[in-house]
Amino acid sequence: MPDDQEAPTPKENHQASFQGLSIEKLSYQHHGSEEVLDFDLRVEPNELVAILGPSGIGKSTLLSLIAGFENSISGAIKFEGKELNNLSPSERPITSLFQEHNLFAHLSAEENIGLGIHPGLRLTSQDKAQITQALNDVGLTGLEKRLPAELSGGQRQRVALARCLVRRRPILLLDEPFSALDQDLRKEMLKLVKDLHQNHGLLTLMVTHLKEDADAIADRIVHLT
Ligand SMILES: Nc1ncnc2c1ncn2[C@@H]1O[C@H](COP(=O)(O)OP(=O)(O)OP(=O)(O)O)[C@@H](O)[C@H]1O
Repeated sequence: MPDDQEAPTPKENHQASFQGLSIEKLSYQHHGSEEVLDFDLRVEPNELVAILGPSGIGKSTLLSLIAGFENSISGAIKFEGKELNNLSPSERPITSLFQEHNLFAHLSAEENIGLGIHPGLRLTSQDKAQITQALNDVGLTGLEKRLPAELSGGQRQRVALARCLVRRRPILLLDEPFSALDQDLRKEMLKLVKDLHQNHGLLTLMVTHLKEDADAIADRIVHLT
């Protein structure tokens, strides 16, 4: 067959080279449930997308599928054109922050952040410099030795965000991360997320049930229906 017959059309070529995150005809069924959830979504690199939708529509499920905590029945999840479906969560180019920050109570802020780099905390001087930088990025310089119990709720979420940053993954997933915080603190944390998203060039997906939070920082709002 002549070469020119094999050349992709401009549209196909654009799809093949899409550098963002694409969720293509993804179907999922919770174990023991009749309900099938279907997802289709494209997110540009460096885009901050908020996901809104009624309770139970599948917002958290979508993030779990992208992160690899759940597996779909069919469809594909791709980033920079490469399929992620068969990769384990730790192999995916993704870091996640949930409402429950999951900090270890017996470890200091800097140690909790260090876990994002090395689970056994065997850290090089370069790693330690990265932790210092992340503490600075989230506004916690000076509090590195504090245990989670010695930090406020907002500060604990800052530690969790810093742990996301040191993992140096290009995709940040946030599932209702600040819904336990009061309104002023939530606004402050949303601004921090927006700054980190911009300064680190992250592709960010944030699930929220609050339209005002989505309006505050999102480049685009996707309504799941
Ligand atoms: N472990 C599970 N087993 C069976 N069904 C589940 C399970 N977890 C969630 N579901 C169902 O899957 C659907 C999607 O749930 P999901 O938590 O993703 O919704 P959501 O949009 O994030 O809701 P909310 O805004 O209330 O957090 C719901 O119908 C829910 O009941």
